[in-house]
Amino acid sequence: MTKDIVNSALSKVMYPGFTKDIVTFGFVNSIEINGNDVSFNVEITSSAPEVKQQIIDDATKELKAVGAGNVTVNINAPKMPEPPKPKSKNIAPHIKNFLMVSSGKGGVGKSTTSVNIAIALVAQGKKVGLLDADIYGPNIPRMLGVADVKPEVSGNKVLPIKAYGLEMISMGSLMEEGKSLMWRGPMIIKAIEQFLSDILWSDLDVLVIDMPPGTGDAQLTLAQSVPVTAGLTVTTPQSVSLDDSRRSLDMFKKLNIPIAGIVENMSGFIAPDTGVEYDIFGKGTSQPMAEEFDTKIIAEIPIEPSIRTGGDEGKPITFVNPMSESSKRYMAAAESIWATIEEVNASGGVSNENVQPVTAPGGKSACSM
Ligand SMILES: Nc1ncnc2c1ncn2[C@@H]1O[C@H](COP(=O)(O)OP(=O)(O)OP(=O)(O)O)[C@@H](O)[C@H]1O
Repeated sequence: MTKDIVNSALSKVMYPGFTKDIVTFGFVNSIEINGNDVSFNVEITSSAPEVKQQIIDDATKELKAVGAGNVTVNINAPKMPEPPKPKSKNIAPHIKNFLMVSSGKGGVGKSTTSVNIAIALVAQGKKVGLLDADIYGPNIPRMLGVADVKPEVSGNKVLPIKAYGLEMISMGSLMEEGKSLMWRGPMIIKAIEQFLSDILWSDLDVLVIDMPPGTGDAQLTLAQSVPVTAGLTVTTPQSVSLDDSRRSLDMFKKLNIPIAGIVENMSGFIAPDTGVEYDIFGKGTSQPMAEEFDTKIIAEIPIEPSIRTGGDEGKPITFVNPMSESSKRYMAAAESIWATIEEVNASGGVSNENVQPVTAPGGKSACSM
């Protein structure tokens, strides 16, 4: 075996896709011969693995045909370019923190909780916004007593409605009364984005977001649009509700949202005349679930007639009766949520880069979760 024989054999190896061979291209160097064994380098410009493999196969075949023993082909190819990494996204950067209030199913008191936690945060000196993103059942305007108020428009932006010291916007305030919309995926995505970018929110300390029940497009869109600082799950003590709440907590985990805790609503009943607390649906049944998700129950809110009437009449209990037992529990929950938010920020804040949509090979868009 000589270098001439090797060169002549390799002259028959065409560079894949071309009519010129790898020797003529000047790609072959460092030929070493040991008896009949041959090794050499091939410098190529393509990073495609199939080009590399074809050169190895063809070169080995041609060298074996002229009597070579072991053939070692070292291909030096440029590295495949890394697909661009998605970046963390925030379409409302002037809002400092986002609290996602979520529940596995409807009717557990998610909107009631959002309203009272938001007001409790105002009472604690925070600048608070309340976004009613529950597009299917927007009832926050009624709970805040502003069901008849239409928001002002400034240029192509909408000013939030002011109530009880907070800023609020709801699909209910934007649509004609009594009208409903049939929501499809792309409409939900657009609505959530517009709630964040087309509403003139002030530089809020926190935007409390009352989500539609369940885990769907609205939740994913919100998590992709802004870095959600913390998630709060509202549940009732019955086990059917707990099963759904587990999904809600699991969603926070999947979306990389730090969990601020669980509000167990309709947890016991406080008799208005005696103040005695009765257990009705079971109290504290969400404790094992809290442990499972490494979080805690931050409030057990009893069934209290004034919570419902407060909601119906637009007079939230935390505002009109701040000394009631339920109001105190909402206040304690708000403090606990704020402590979580501060903790999250102290440890570097939240990035939503891992939940951004990525373009998978073949051009199909997929979530990177
Ligand atoms: N702790 C409570 N005591 C008494 N009534 C309550 C309590 N929590 C909620 N309610 C009442 O229960 C009803 C449902 O509450 P709410 O609208 O907050 O639930 P939701 O989970 O947001 O429902 P949806 O997802 O369907 O909008 C309301 O009439 C509300 O006033």
